[in-house]
Amino acid sequence: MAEKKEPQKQPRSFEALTPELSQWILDFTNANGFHRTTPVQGMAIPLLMGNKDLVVEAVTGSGKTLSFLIPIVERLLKAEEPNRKGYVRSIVLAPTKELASQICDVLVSLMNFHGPSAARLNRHAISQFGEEMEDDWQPPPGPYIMPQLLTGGRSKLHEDLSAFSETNPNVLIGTPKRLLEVIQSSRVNLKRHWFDLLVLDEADRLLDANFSSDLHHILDALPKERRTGLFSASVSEAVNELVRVGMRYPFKISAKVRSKSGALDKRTPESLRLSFIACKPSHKLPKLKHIMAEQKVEKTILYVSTRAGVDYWSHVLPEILNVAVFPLHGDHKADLRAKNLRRFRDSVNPAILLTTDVLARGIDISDVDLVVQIDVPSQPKDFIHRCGRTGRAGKKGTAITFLNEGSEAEYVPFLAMQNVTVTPHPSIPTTTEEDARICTQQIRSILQRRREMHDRSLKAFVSWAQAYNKTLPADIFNIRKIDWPEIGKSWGLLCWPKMPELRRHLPEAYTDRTHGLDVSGDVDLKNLAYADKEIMEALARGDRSLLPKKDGKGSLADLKRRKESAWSAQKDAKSKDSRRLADKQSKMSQAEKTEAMELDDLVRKRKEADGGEWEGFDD
Ligand SMILES: Nc1ncnc2c1ncn2[C@@H]1O[C@H](COP(=O)(O)OP(=O)(O)OP(=O)(O)O)[C@@H](O)[C@H]1O
Repeated sequence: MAEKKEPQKQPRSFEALTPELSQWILDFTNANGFHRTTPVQGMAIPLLMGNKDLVVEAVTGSGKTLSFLIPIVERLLKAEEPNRKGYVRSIVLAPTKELASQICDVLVSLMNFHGPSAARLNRHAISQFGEEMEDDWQPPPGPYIMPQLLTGGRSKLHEDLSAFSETNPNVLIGTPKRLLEVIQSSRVNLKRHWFDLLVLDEADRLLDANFSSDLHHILDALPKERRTGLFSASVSEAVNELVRVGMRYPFKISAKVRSKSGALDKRTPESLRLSFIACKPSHKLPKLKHIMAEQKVEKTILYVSTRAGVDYWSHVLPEILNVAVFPLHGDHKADLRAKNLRRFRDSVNPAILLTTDVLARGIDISDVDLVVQIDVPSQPKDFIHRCGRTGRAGKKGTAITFLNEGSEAEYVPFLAMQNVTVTPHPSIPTTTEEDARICTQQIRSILQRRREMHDRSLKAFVSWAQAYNKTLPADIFNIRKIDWPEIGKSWGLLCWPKMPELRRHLPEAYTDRTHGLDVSGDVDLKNLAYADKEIMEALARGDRSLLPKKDGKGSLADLKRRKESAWSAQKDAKSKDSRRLADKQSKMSQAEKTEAMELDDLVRKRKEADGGEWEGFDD
């Protein structure tokens, strides 16, 4: 009898991976049109499934997320008792809320192809929408994956802890701080033999000083016997830190791209064109406007250096560039961040996401066709991450970096030394001095409508100058070589702010607040009114206390916060209590704090069960 031939498997297909993937995963990849594995997936999935620790460096948009999610779920579903109550099997850490939430979304979409997990996830989703559920619902038998997303700001710690107890997650995905708070609870078990895999996405970012304390505590809480995977497009810089995460002999995968010389050294995908435009500062926006119109750009991510810059330009750019602008930065509340990101993703008209390095990494929006850097990132390695928000998964994309003509052009050879090739933009639009003057005038007319805008311009300008001076390589971005009047005009300033950098580098600005700005004589700053009536009334009484200060207390944001919270006597009393509590909590250890939160949660639940009238004990 002739031997029955196995159907030939396409090389580089998900079907051809060893060990073989479960059929439901293949259904997922097929349904998404992923006919071949990306190079990083082809290497990382088998290794991670085969018990290896991995350090993976692969260009942006090359499918790293599935390279760790597929092994996580395959390993877990085949484990002994994957759903023991309270036992966490895998953790994925990401540096930002947006990235953690995106990873969780990818995991949920993957698990929708796995019957027992999909049934539970759907039921959980329905219960969250508060819809009625049948009483006799029985979950389908068999092991399942239940993820929990843990990021600060979305929900309170006690809510996350309740959700942990209710949903019995076995995979946690989160940002370090909130994740640490949750795993310190006695409800969470991270025991040896049960805990399986830790993944640090954007590992080099997680290993830098900002996260060091939380990461250290998380690693301490995890058993040493586990698998660990580090993933990033720039992880090689963090190799010295590996011992810190308990990896001694990890496999290193580097999925780079061949450059023109034939060497495998390119750190950006082939589909991504990196270009720069060095021009006078006041010509940047007119040039950008031309490019966006000419190339019929639909979705742009635009990076500036500071949060105050995002606040300022988000009011100016819609009128200058005629597109919707969605601002997002680290001072925004979690729900506003999520809302603006969603509005940008869903936008069917041309739109700009205006942001800082908080969104430099990991975010995957497939139809972003342009990335623009008006200011360069403070961390050189974030350059490739920012650019990599476009040109993903083989789609074409362009990233343009604007530099001020002069010494800043040295940034290009500086990047080349790190194997990042940036070439002059192929079709730089010609813009005249008149175009630049009209643009400045347009910005100024926006500032003259409300004094708040003028205040914002000064605050943002000061923060920009400080970031320029303190966070960029000084031999390239040299504050002494700045053409201040040109920069001032490019910002549409109506006058100079008072700041030490100007005192040193443009002393005339201290005696003449409009020196070199060419502000027309009919600008009357003294009588420029605030749109906020309360401020105007206070000023009329001679009370200047409501005037926004440059930073912190009294700043525009602070002013808004204060106005939102009208202090009644009752609130005042409550706030005293909460201050006392906060004081007390600040003296507690993290574990004590978590226990206290759990107790609060218990008390709250009892109160709810008793119709909110329950008198418990005071803490
Ligand atoms: N095998 C595949 N074939 C085609 N597209 C894929 C494949 N795997 C993943 N993708 C798609 O590629 C895009 C980028 O994937 P992902 O976000 O995982 O990239 P990344 O390497 O993590 O990028 P970054 O370094 O920017 O975080 C996603 O939209 C994903 O759906």
